[in-house]
Amino acid sequence: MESVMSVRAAAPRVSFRAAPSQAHRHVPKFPTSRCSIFIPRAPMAYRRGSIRAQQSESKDGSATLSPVNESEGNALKIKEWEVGNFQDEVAASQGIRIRRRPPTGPPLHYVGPFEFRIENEGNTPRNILEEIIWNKDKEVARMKERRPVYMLKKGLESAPPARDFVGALKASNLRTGLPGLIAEVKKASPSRGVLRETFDPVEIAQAYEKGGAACLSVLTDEKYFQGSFENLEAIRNAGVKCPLLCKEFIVDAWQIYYARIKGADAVLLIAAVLPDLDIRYMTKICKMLGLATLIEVHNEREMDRVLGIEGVELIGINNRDLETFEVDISNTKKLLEGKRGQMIREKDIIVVGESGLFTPDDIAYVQESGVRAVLVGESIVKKSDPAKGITELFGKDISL
Ligand SMILES: O=P(O)(O)OC[C@@H](O)[C@@H](O)c1c[nH]c2ccccc12
Repeated sequence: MESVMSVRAAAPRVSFRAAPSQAHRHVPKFPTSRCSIFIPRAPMAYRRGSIRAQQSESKDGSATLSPVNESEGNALKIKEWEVGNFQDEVAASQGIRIRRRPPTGPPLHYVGPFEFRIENEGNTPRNILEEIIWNKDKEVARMKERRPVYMLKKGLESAPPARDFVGALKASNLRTGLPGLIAEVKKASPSRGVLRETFDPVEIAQAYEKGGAACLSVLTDEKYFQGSFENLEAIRNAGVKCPLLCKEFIVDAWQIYYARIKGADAVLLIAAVLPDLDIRYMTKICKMLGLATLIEVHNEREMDRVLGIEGVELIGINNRDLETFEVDISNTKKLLEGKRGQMIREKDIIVVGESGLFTPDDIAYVQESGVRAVLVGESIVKKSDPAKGITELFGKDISL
């Protein structure tokens, strides 16, 4: 009940009146009476992924995945949806500030004989992460139209086999006594601009491998990071042996299938964007496809949410706040202190320290905090020889 009330309170304010004829449509100049409208929208996982995927899964008999109904908690979420809760409301109840798409359409709507004028803060993203997500949502909708999931599933058969991402990190950590390195193939970012002018993704990937990286991360977002799925595919096809993380803003299970057929061995799921149910569902899809999931958190709340999810193997602590771009490597330490660190050790979860690592001291600092892996882009991709960049970053040659 409470959730329904809050949804109504959060609904945009609209005014309505009889619409003028088509030829005379205009914005009313006089104040009009107002009422709240309530447009139920299903959570993303149901609307665009879970339920449909679940149905098609059973239709073609290729899998028996039924993630949505598996627990009471999930049933409750479905109930919330049935009584008209919004995706964003479910997310907000988990502390997620990112809205999956603009809350309203254009300010004027014509529905039958009525003209609706929506009065709220409108469709401006609140921060860069929200902007990226809104763009991604539209981009994925377009890509999905061209290649629906059943087509991607056919492509799975000819995809290169998935390799053991987590195993490679553990092995490297054991071999060197230092955190396993996920080296990032990153041309640019919204916060730092272009990092490397002449950018040959395959050459960089090969240099990283030579320099002792355990795994690679390949940015595939084009608009904000100048990455691409072609880069991922090219690196995989060039015979690089390091397992590959597809570094993408995943908002739809479709992207996971796409990453897999392009040669990914792991994908990133961002807890600041995805509610628990999406993370659970997407993790299951990944397991089914043989992919590892790196679940990224930035604060205590996100860490606690992720620690409450069964079967999590790999958690990334981002030292960069994706909403403000602030970088602080003490974030890794903060999130690994006390009970959280203890739980992580008990569950044998590998933690990856992400972003803002430049020196051997930085590596030592996050290692002492409890990470067994690090994800590094800027400091090594900027070097003319990225292999040497790795040696400088660790203060020793980790390829030996
Ligand atoms: O270049 P840096 O500061 O070493 O950071 C690498 C990586 O952690 C960063 O690119 C990253 C972490 N999480 C992300 C999510 C989306 C895009 C990028 C990222």
